[in-house]
Amino acid sequence: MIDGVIVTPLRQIFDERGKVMHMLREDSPVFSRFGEIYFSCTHPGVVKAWHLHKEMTLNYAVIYGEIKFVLFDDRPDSPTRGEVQELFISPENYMLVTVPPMIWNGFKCVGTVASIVANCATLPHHPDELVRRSPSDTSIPYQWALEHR
Ligand SMILES: Cc1cn([C@H]2C[C@H](O)[C@@H](COP(=O)(O)OP(=O)(O)O[C@H]3O[C@H](C)C(=O)[C@H](O)[C@H]3O)O2)c(=O)[nH]c1=O
Repeated sequence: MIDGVIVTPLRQIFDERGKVMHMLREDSPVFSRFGEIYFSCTHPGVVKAWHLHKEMTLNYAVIYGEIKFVLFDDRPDSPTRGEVQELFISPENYMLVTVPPMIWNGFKCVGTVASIVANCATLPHHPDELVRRSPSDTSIPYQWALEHR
């Protein structure tokens, strides 16, 4: 587990009408502040990577479909520098993933349906706060392609 990344199992409350999916409350230990909530919708097989937020903490929950969420720690002073972490997140494995700033991250929509990632971020989106690299950037030791074995 990359230092500072927090995984919080989330509750879903089912009844005969449907369900309620928890995400984030102000009394949660991982809540710091509210900036913006947005929903990133992704077609099956698409990779959205790499992103690094310089100041924003992410709070991800996948409310529909499934993603493979990948994190890479390149922070010079981190005890987990060089580590890659993979998480499979979906309503079937429902969790909140809190990612502090300065960690490379990205995700792939896996499975056969689109995915919806909700991000309850600590800051409003600002293009200058985000650094982008190509999914095939070789400075990050990770291959997105499906490996058949
Ligand atoms: C998030 C956002 C984006 N945009 C614009 C910027 C681009 O022209 C377009 C697509 O944005 P982006 O390429 O950043 O979308 P994703 O790759 O889905 O990534 C976004 O959703 C994932 C989950 C992240 O965590 C990213 O931080 C967030 O940027 O929407 C806005 O105008 N306002 C916004 O709040």
